[in-house]
Amino acid sequence: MRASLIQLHVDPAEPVNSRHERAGSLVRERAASDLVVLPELWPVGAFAFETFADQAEPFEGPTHQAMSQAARDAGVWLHAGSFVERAPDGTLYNTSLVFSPDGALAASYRKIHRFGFDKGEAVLMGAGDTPVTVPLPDTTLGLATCYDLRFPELFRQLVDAGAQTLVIPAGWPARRRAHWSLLARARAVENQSYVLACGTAGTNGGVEQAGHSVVVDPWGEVLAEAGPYEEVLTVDLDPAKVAKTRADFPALRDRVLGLPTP
Ligand SMILES: O=C(O)CCC(=O)C(=O)O
Repeated sequence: MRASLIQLHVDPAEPVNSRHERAGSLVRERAASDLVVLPELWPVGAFAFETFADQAEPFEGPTHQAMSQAARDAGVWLHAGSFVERAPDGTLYNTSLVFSPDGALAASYRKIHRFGFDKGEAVLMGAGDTPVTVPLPDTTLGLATCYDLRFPELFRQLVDAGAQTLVIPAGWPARRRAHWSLLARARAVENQSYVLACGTAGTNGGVEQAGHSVVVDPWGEVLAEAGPYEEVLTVDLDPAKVAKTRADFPALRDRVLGLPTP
């Protein structure tokens, strides 16, 4: 199974429709891949908080339409990263979309852990409340977004629901790049799963982005890692490696659940 991560350069000066066209072209260029992944909030900029309300889209808005078309044109499974969704009740969400190769929506996921403590996304957006897995022909995806990476219990729930490949679009800041790289590997090792962690390049909202998108295998080996600039990583994954790792080193089987509180 061939996966491509598109580490897009997100520049607030670039009009959103140009970003849609550019991202769509990059997806179309990856027609030889089975799965293509885009980062978090690339149509807006993960830290461009002041634009969230203006740039919010209905669920089936321009990002949904452009990415459905791109998935269909390329004939790939497309994790289209996330956009700012305005729900019918007016609440904003950080919403990811996954399309099948015929352009149909396969799944959507509203980011559960909002970043910013008492600022930014944490106050501007509503929280999702539903973990999401997506069965593909060769693997099952578990969806998470950026700050979610810090919460291992979410990933355990995804694994319990059958996830084998954890897909994490992000707009992770350069200042905490070491955490990004460490946590991506940790989630792969502890969950014996592939991790596809796709960030952005550039600076938005005054926050320099880490880039350094990474693909990690179920044994924790880094298969590919991007630099800080726009870049596409393409990696061949062996879906059977997840079951093999879990069988050869069955740590997940040894979990002890329901211990009493100390
Ligand atoms: O956890 C972090 O350090 C970064 C998280 C973040 O930037 C986000 O979720 O948008």
